[in-house]
Amino acid sequence: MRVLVVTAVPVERDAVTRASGPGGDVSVHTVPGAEIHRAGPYDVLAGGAGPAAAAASAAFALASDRYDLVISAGIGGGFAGAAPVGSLVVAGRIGAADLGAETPAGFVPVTELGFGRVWHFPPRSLVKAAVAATRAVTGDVLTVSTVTGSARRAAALRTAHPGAVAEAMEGFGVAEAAALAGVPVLEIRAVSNAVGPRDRDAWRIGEALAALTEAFGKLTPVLEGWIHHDRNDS
Ligand SMILES: O=C(O)c1cccc(C(=O)CC[C@H]2O[C@@H](n3cnc4c(=O)[nH]cnc43)[C@H](O)[C@@H]2O)c1
Repeated sequence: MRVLVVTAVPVERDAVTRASGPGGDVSVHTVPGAEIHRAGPYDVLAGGAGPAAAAASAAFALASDRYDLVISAGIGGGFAGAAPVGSLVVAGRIGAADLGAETPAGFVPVTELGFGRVWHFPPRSLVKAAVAATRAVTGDVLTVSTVTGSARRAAALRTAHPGAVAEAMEGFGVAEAAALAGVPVLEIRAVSNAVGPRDRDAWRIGEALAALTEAFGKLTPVLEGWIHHDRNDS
């Protein structure tokens, strides 16, 4: 099995490759547009922050090799009451939070304007297996271009997307590239901060990165099983 994991930054990439264990070999391969760190079944790429960088780097990597699955992974913000700091989230749906138009009647997603898409759907059987293995929270994970920094914006996002449990900045971009390549997608976020008023001192990035490493360690056999036995059940 080969799994492409796309993170935003190198510390997230290294948190994933560490899942192979302290003695686990990591080899570095350069392909056009991407530096890939290979550890066990994972080809991990720090593709940059935001949906555009994530989509571009994922597309380059997907064009360079054959993959069974693509995962957007990293830290993220959790919505109050749904995903506390320190928890892990597996996306049931991956959504573009603000891809649409502002109208006198409020925000209208591009799909209601007659084009594009705003949701990607990871395979349900894979989400179920990943949640069971990691004891993660599941729900909608929103992709935003601006980290939410106020209670008002957090409430507006929750109103527009009642199923949202977390936000991050890359999932939708990775999912667009995966869809074009015809490869299933998953998004996994370790919650480093609450979505809401900006309080940088309260971010728990180290703990979230440790949770990401632990999660990938638990996921390896689950992904193997899904790819080899269950992928046609979703
Ligand atoms: O404000 C800062 O000082 C600061 C320092 C380090 C990183 C940041 C980020 O904004 C990182 C964004 C990065 O991490 C993901 N992420 C984490 N929490 C959130 C969030 O609440 N909302 C959106 N994205 C988040 C995201 O995927 C980026 O890759 C800030």
